[in-house]
Amino acid sequence: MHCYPAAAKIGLTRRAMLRGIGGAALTGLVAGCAGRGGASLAMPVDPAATARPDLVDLARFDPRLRFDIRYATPANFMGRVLYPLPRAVAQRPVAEALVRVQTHAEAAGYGLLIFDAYRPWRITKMMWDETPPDKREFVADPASGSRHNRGCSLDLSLHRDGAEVAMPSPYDDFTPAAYRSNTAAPPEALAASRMLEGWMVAEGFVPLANEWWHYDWADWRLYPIMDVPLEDVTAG
Ligand SMILES: C[C@@H](N)C(=O)N[C@H](C)C(=O)O
Ligand SMILES: [Zn+2]
Repeated sequence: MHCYPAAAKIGLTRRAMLRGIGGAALTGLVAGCAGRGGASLAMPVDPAATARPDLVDLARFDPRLRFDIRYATPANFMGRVLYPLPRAVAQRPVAEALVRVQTHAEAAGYGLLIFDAYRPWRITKMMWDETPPDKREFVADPASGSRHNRGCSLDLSLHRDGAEVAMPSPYDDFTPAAYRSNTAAPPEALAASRMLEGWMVAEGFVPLANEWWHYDWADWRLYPIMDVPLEDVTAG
């Protein structure tokens, strides 16, 4: 579903981003969009989120990072393209911390492989709507929003000389194999996951228990939930 009102694409989204009120300003647009398809749900606005969004383009921010933006391809759990371009953006402090993690990884002979960063709220809603109830522990509820919507979550793995490192499960494997408590995976995969976790935690990220690939920036509550389409994000 693409439901990006033309009038909102440039003016409102950019103005909203500059003012740091992406969530509140876009609520009506999202509600109208959702209303065309199925159940209408307005994007939540978090009054406690007072920080001004400052999204940066991760590829430009640190050219050492590698990307495999699965949601810009059909090779994802939804089975279709969700993003119109393979772009990863995140709040500046998140990106700064990620650079430090990349440096830790490099010192050990690895590099970071980014699967996803900022995710517009409407994509979270699509994921929730199309995920069976018994698998919804693996997707955020759009009623409260995802930390990805705040530009504060990262889905990532490791690579070694460009080759993806084996982890306890594939990315977005919605089974208990993805849990950090999974000890049945091969020892090398568990060690790789733990190694990444150690570097991420050291630089201010909080691991999600159910998904070895997902990390939240500790200060995610400061940033508003946003629904700016990826192609419209004004990033430094
Ligand atoms: C869908 C998966 N990659 C993910 O990011 N899940 C968390 C819980 C989220 O949707 O925020
Ligand atoms: Zn995630």
